[in-house]
Amino acid sequence: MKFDEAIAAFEPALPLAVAYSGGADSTALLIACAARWPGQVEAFHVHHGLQAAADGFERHCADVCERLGVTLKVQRVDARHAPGESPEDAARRARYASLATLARGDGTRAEVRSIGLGQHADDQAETVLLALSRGAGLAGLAAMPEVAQRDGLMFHRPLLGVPAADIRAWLTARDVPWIEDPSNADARFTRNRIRAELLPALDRAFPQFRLTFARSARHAAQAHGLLVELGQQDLATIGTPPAIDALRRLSRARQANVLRHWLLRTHGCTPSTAQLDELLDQVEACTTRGHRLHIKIGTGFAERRGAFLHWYNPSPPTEASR
Ligand SMILES: Nc1ncnc2c1ncn2[C@@H]1O[C@H](COP(=O)(O)OP(=O)(O)OP(=O)(O)O)[C@@H](O)[C@H]1O
Repeated sequence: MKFDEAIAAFEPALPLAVAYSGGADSTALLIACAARWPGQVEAFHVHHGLQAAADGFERHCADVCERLGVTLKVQRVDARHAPGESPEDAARRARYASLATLARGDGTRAEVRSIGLGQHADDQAETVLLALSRGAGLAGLAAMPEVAQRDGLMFHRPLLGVPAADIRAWLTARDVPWIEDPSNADARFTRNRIRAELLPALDRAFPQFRLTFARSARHAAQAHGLLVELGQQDLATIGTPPAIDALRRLSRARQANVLRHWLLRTHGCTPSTAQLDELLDQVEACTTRGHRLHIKIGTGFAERRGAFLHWYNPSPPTEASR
């Protein structure tokens, strides 16, 4: 899809804010949206205390917004990562929370109803490859949705079908500068190695890979939606906390699905594949009244209490330790 077609097809609820990092993609999105809906678009910039260069990024964004006649709102975040969380995940979590805060407004302006993010077709293909490299299940292979509701806001990725090179070409034809984030070249990050080494090879071997990977991601998203529905139905049948007898009547694959669903939705816990396998083995072996079950799952433990399976975290993280 071409950049102009993607913008023409974008129909967000207004007012809109573009999540503006200063990078090429969000710069192009901001310029195009501000031109399409004059006076109804603002820019939100999240200042990550993580990089020494962050002050410079903020100044750059302020200069460009002044030139474009767009209001810029900035929020500073201190995105320290929790134990077991990657710095990038922590930064992303803090970024979404801070975009939602900015969107709630200061009471003097209309609240923003939608947020536009700059991810494109190359980002989507990288996300699929990243998920594969980690052995992810359907939730990960589903990659990024085009539209998602979060914190009462609609988050849109209108450029998800546009190749990165087309966005650069569109932007280069205009006289607006952008920032090249130096961390994007850091080969310690798997995503950067995927971008630098795999995408050029894929371009040569399968020139259509952006389109086909995106299609696979949509299939995965649809299938994942079905697994979530099945998990909800099965959890309603076996109850919360799960009754072990009722759980054992399901097939092993459905047991795995409903346990994953229960742990995530009720406890915010994601078990590893090995932990879940072990739990399923234990549930299968749980045929006598006295069978003890107590194993580590995610940040806590699953254990048998009478007829039921429980999960508990002996020391839940406090806000201060996050
Ligand atoms: N500091 C930030 N402030 C506001 N929005 C951001 C920030 N960082 C990223 N975003 C939003 O999230 C999207 C994806 O982030 P990512 O880190 O992949 O992009 P980037 O390389 O920093 O910037 P761009 O995508 O604009 O080239 C960006 O396109 C932008 O919409």
